[in-house]
Amino acid sequence: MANTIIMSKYQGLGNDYLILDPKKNQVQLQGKKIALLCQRGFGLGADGVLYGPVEIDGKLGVRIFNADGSESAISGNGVRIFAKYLMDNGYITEKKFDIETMSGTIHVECLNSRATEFKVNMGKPSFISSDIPVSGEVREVIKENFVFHGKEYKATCLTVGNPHCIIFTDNVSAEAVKNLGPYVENADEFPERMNLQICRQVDKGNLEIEIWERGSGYTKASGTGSCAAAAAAYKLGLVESRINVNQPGGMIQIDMEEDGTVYMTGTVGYIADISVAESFFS
Ligand SMILES: N[C@H](CCC[C@H](N)C(=O)O)C(=O)O
Repeated sequence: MANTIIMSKYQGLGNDYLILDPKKNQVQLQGKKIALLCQRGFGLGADGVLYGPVEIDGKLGVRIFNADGSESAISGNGVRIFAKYLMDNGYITEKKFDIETMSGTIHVECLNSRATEFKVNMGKPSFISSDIPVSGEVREVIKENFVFHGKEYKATCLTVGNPHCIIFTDNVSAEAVKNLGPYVENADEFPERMNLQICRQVDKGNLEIEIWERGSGYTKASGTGSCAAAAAAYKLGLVESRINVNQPGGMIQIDMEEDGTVYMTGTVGYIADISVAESFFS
């Protein structure tokens, strides 16, 4: 068979990523080829691509790409998946280690012997408009009025290394987020586009979300989306410091620390190694 490229496929609560490891394959990734790889019909089907291990600031890191080929500085499911990939492939033998991302250093801890559950320090969120970014004067974007697709919404926006818009509503459904998502993702107020979570508070320890991802659209789970929804609910005094974020693909546990640090705990799974046609990389 002609020279083929081996990629791995993993998922975090059904948010699935392909991994291209430059140490195993001498190929370069290009945006439009990433989009093709992520298509179900013409490609392999995935919510994104992880490219690594690569050096970031001289240390072991990963570059994260969405299904449309755009790059994201961080992905919560993506860093848990990559942590498992590193352990599965012998790059890492410790249980606690760091992964560099374009959003900074992520501290990861493997919680079980099969390396299928990880606790991740996702850093401190910021609600400041200029950090997220959201256009307009510098302010915290808390329950602010926005008009999306001609309708008024109250939204709380924040960054957890990538931008998130949280809309609290009782109508949390896949249909609702698919109808609203593209308008929020591409709204003029969001110069770097936006991830959307619509969110219902179930009780002081549980949220329910549906997700529309910047660059990937509807997904079954989002690690950064879970962090963002929990941090917004906590900021608004709706929940206690340990929050189970329930979403179509499963549950991600968030712990809010006194100093503002957000910890995310969730599972990941290995799906397959795949022999991929070289044409995807030429
Ligand atoms: N689409 C997101 C990145 C991946 C988010 C999600 N898959 C996660 O697990 O955090 C963005 O462009 O900011």
